[in-house]
Amino acid sequence: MKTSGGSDAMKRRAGESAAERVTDGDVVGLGTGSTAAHAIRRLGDRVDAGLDARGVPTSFASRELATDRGIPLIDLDEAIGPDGPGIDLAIDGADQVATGGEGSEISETGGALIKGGGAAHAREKLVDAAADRFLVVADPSKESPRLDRSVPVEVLPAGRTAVAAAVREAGGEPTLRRAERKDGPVVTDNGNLVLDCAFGELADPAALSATLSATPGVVEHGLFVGLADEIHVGTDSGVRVDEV
Ligand SMILES: O=C[C@H](O)[C@H](O)[C@H](O)COP(=O)(O)O
Repeated sequence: MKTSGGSDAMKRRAGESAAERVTDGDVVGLGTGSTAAHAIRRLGDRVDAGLDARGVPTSFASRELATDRGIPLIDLDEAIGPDGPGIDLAIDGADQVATGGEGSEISETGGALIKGGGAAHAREKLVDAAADRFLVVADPSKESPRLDRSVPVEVLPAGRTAVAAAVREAGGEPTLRRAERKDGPVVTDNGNLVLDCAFGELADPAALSATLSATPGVVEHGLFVGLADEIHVGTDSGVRVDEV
């Protein structure tokens, strides 16, 4: 699984801390990225030791890792269908976590997140939003008083130009994400393209989220507002857990 910046030891502490929250019988949303991968590995160890848990993957990569680690899987449709067990908790990483600045500011922003550095945010949002509890796993390099990273926007290939125009209209600068190891764009697990949209510091993530969601051609964007319940931040010496 692809690794982004930040200390791997801190990511591991965060991921393992969240994986310890899983209890017998749980259905667990399995996030994507290098931090969530630590949670999946730890969950795999716990399943190997006898824990009864099933995973709902959020990407090709998380499915592959979970399968490799022996975690039984269940489809999202089956999990949340009329006779399904639901999703007890989801564990997922983030590219940026808004702390809101001084004071106890996580509540000010609702722990708003930017996700999608691995282009998995559409399925991640489906699973994270469907879970009874959403646990974010991160290292301190992800924390910021305000969100200011580019917002990944998954678009239908035919909607690329129209969405780019709408993003400019909303004050952003879109850039088509290009693949590192192939000529051409990144294609998501859903067969779509990604525009990384720079808006500068986000004064109102919820308003921008609503604007992007209402834009024809947008499949999903990487702003996760009001979804996180707990944030597990791996540090040099341990883990800090913030309730949102
Ligand atoms: O699309 C990818 C996901 O949103 C990841 O959860 C996010 O990019 C964080 O990944 P990492 O833990 O590798 O920094």
